[in-house]
Amino acid sequence: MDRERAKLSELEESHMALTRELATARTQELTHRRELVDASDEMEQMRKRHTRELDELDTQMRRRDREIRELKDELRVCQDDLERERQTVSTLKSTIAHQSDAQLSLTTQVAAMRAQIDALQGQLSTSSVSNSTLGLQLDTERKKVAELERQVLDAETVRRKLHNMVQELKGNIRVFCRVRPILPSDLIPSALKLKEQAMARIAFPDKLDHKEIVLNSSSENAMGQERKDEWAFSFDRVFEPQSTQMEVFEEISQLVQSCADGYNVCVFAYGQTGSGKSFTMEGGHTDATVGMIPRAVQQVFRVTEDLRTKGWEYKMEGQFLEIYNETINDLLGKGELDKKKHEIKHDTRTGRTTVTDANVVALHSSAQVRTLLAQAQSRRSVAATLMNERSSRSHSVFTLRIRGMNAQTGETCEGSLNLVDLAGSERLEKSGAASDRDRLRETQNINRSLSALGDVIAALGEKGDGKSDKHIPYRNSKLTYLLQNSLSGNSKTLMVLNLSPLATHLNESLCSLRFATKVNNTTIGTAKKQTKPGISA
Ligand SMILES: Nc1ncnc2c1ncn2[C@@H]1O[C@H](COP(=O)(O)OP(=O)(O)OP(=O)(O)O)[C@@H](O)[C@H]1O
Repeated sequence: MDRERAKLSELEESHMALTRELATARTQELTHRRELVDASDEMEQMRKRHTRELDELDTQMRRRDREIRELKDELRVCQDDLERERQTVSTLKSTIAHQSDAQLSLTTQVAAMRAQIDALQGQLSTSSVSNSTLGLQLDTERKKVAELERQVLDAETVRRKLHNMVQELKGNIRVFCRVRPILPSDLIPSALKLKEQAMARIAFPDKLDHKEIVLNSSSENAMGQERKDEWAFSFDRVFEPQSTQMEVFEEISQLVQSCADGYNVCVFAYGQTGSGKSFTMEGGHTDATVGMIPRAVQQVFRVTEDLRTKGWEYKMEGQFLEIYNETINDLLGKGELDKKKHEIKHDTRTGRTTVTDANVVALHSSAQVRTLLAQAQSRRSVAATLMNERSSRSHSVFTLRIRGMNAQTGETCEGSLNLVDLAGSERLEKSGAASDRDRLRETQNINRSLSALGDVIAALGEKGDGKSDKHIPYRNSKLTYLLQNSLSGNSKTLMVLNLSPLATHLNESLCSLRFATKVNNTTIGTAKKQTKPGISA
């Protein structure tokens, strides 16, 4: 039992020990638990802190990433810049290389130029020595130029004299004969004639100088025998029907030059009605058909323009008159024709002719003259009646006065160009005028003035042949009185005889040819001509 007791006390002791140990363990456990709780709190706090730190780190990381990206971008830009700069540098390097080459060559050039300057300075000093010599030469050359200019002016004066001499040798009165072509209106059905029958037999044998015209006719006499007639005439120039206005003007243009040189020139168109006088003088509206008046005016303007370079200045004025039934009308005027009284006045001192109350128009261009001519033409056609084609029954006188001054030589000159379209020259019976008093008066006036013109020219011819006291009957007609100053002295006269090609006009043509021959055999002044008279076979 004791052992039991001992064992129990032992057990109790061990139990007590165990209880104590348990209590200690429990205390330890509590401590440990407390420590555990503390530790888990601490851990929780640490975890939170770590989480916060992680967030911060994450934010920092993202910022760093952005910064890195930005830095990378910057780096790229910098790299691009760098690349560009590198290229610029290489370009600059090559430019520098070129520049240094250029500099090198410039330096070489500068050196060469310096050498040239040195050489030039040497030459300059030599030149300055010869400069004064050249100055002297220049003075001599200038004197030569002045002398040559004076010679040109002298040559112009000589040319004028020679031109005038040539014109005088050709004769101061010249006669041209022009046969117009046959027209469709000449072959009207009522005439029932073929062209060959309608045409007069006219031949032009002188194919070289074109100076002859021969008319032929054949008829039966009372005995039934055939009679052949031939009439030959010779003039300064004969124009065949196919001749152009230009060909006719070529012959006249010399006289236009004379007018600019200060001479009085008269060109008459003579012939029966319808023979082509107006066509010759005024012409048509095309360049090819334009007549002598517009061509002459154009040439006067051209010649005066050319002479401007030789120191001449010209003033030109024009007048256009009509003489109808011995009454003067102003074709450039405004009032009704045949109403105003115009008087002819001659200034013996200046040799100028004026017509009272007649318009004298300053001329500036050939276009202006064309307008004036058209104006005159329309005035005449207004005055014409059905019974009376006025332009055929009146003389028209276009006068262009030209005054020239040469400031360099002090010379002056004054000339006139009269272009006269004469009234139809047909005789009384042909015009059918005998039964009509007005027509009769017209025809008598025309015939009187035309024969007065013939008489004046013949008298001038006689005077030229030595009869210095010969009276010239200028006053016998208005036409000759008006043209007095342009027909005498050193004037030049051209008569263009217009002929119809028609057989029915043969007698009229013969009359015209005889009148023209009378004029052609006349000489004025010193000029002499050789002409053959018309031969009646
Ligand atoms: N060389 C020519 N070439 C072509 N046609 C011409 C020529 N000559 C004259 N004619 C024509 O003949 C006709 C008569 O001519 P123009 O009127 O010139 O004659 P004229 O003699 O002036 O007559 P008038 O005395 O009636 O005025 C006109 O139709 C004209 O165009």
